[in-house]
Amino acid sequence: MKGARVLVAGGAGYIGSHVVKLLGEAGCEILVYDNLSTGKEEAVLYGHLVKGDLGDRRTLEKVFREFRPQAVMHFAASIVVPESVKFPLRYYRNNVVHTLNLLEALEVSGCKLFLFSSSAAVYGIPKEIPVTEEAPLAPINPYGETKATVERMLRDLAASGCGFRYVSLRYFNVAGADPEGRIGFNYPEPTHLVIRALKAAKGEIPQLEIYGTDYPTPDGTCIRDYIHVTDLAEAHLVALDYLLSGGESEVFNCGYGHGYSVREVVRTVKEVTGRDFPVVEAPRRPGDPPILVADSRKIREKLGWKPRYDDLAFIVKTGWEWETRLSAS
Ligand SMILES: O=c1ccn([C@@H]2O[C@H](COP(=O)(O)OP(=O)(O)O[C@H]3O[C@H](CO)[C@H](O)[C@H](O)[C@H]3O)[C@@H](O)[C@H]2O)c(=O)[nH]1
Repeated sequence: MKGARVLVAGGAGYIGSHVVKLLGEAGCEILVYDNLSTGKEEAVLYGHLVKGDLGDRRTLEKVFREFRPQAVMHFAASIVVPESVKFPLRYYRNNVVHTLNLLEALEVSGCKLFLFSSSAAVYGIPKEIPVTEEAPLAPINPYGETKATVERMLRDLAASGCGFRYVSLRYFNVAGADPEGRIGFNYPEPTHLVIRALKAAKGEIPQLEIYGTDYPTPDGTCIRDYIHVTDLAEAHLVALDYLLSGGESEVFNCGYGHGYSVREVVRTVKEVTGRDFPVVEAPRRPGDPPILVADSRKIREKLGWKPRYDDLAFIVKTGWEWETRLSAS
């Protein structure tokens, strides 16, 4: 992998920047293409950053011509489920149309390898938990629909005989921050549970709402499979290695294989931070499936992925360290 030329769309964002860090440490040549709408320039620890939008096809094609990537990783997307319910067209434009632009630029350039950030949201409400990659694509919100649509585009492009190969990684609930403390998350208005709970612990928001306490789960709150962002980043490196060594197109779940309820996450955040904060029971949020837990045997067996931080308390601890650093800087 050393010396591989990788174009990273959305590499200044939360997950992209953690992948860029590992790619840089592995000796890859990196070009980050990011419009900095949510990403941060200072999060790009390696490579060269080009500020650009995936809607700007001219700049995109120029970047491909000049950098000549061997592989493209695509992290640039809108990711908030309730927002996608409210503004579906925005999600189709940003997540589908912009991915189409990126794939067309890739095609013109002759680059054949693509890593896609997909989501557990493509499964909707799975019939079986843990969910395997064989489960049907049946999203229940526009965000999941956009990810499923791109997966179908990728499947069709790979089947067209043009030599294109891809890996689609279906992320479960990504949380935590770089254990070395160099990068983390930085959302002006975070919506994700772990970050909001940390903000509540810090006193930056007055309380944490639990969205729905009447789900068919043991404590009535939704269950998710929380994965540390560095383990997820490592999954991208093994997937890149796989594609560079000639691997066929594949789809992999990225989660640990066990879930925690919203109440369990809240309890862990209180324990790890040593701070109490008000928690309020609120109505269900639109678009939330009750339980999402990965069957992650495929990525472990086929790509040899070995997660290192499968521990909710550690995930929360790294997030808390980052959060407290953010306010100190
Ligand atoms: O303040 C909050 C925030 C969230 N939740 C609940 O916590 C659970 C997790 O919600 P998040 O917003 O943290 O994450 P999501 O499960 O909605 O979605 C995330 O995980 C998905 C796959 O599981 C996708 O990858 C998606 O990009 C990513 O946003 C949900 O039941 C949600 O209702 C609360 O109760 N209070």
